[in-house]
Amino acid sequence: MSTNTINNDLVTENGIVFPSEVMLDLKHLKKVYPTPKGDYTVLEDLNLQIMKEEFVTIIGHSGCGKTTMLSMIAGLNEISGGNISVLGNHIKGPGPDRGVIFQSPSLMPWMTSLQNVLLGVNQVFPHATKSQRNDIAKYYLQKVGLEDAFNKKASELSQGMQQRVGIARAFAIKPKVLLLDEPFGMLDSLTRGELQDILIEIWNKEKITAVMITHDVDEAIFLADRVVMMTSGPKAKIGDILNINFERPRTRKSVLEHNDYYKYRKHLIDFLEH
Ligand SMILES: Nc1ncnc2c1ncn2[C@@H]1O[C@H](COP(=O)(O)OP(=O)(O)OP(=O)(O)O)[C@@H](O)[C@H]1O
Repeated sequence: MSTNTINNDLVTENGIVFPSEVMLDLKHLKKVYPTPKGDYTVLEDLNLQIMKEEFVTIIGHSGCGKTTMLSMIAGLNEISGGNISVLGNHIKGPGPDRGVIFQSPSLMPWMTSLQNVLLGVNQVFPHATKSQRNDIAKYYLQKVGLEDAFNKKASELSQGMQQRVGIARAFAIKPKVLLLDEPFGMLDSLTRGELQDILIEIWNKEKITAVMITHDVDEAIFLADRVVMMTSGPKAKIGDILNINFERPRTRKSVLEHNDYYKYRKHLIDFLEH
């Protein structure tokens, strides 16, 4: 599972090349929450670099601080120490360079799918014409398989369909980094599989950097170029990183039949059990 560096590019065992550019840089990151019993240090001296176009999944025990880290990257949670930069620029709050998909898509229930996606598009592309903005929103809704549901109210959509709108909404603002916090956690396994395929298909096409929290070891392996393991809190940091050297595009069958699959799985489960 070694990697080499050629001209500063990261080359995995299978010859997959990542551009040398660091998209996301977390340096000595620290988070302290004040609590009635005193300060609680969730993260301390957490260091992580994520390269442009990489898909990274994050696993770790419940409560270790995964959401805290992701929400800090999103600019939605104050940084207590250290810093986070996107393409070398320190983040100071939320911005259109980072799109977020939460476990629950929190759509405006009275608005249609199209109107929900347009909310973000209108903010990020204020100078585009109305028809251009509509085209962008419709393009991504089609990509997630909702071409027949543009005008359906969010409240009339199933949970899986609502999450499809959430995915379309996040991609439609054309972020540099996509942050996903257990986006499929509430879905049944069939819908989950369908949405993983949709996510990876759009990600493959758009080539954006993705960071996704999951509790599902198989999902973590199937989607990722690297699986990042966080230690248990308090004072959690990065405990280990596993390179997933499967070629892309991947199918579930090809991944399951790969010789390395059970080796990867064992590595992650051993980490979580110790
Ligand atoms: N606003 C807050 N104030 C105080 N403590 C908090 C706050 N938010 C989170 N915590 C605590 O920080 C720790 C990390 O929480 P966080 O939600 O980041 O963990 P997580 O790894 O994402 O958990 P899970 O896997 O269960 O979603 C937990 O102990 C949590 O109780």
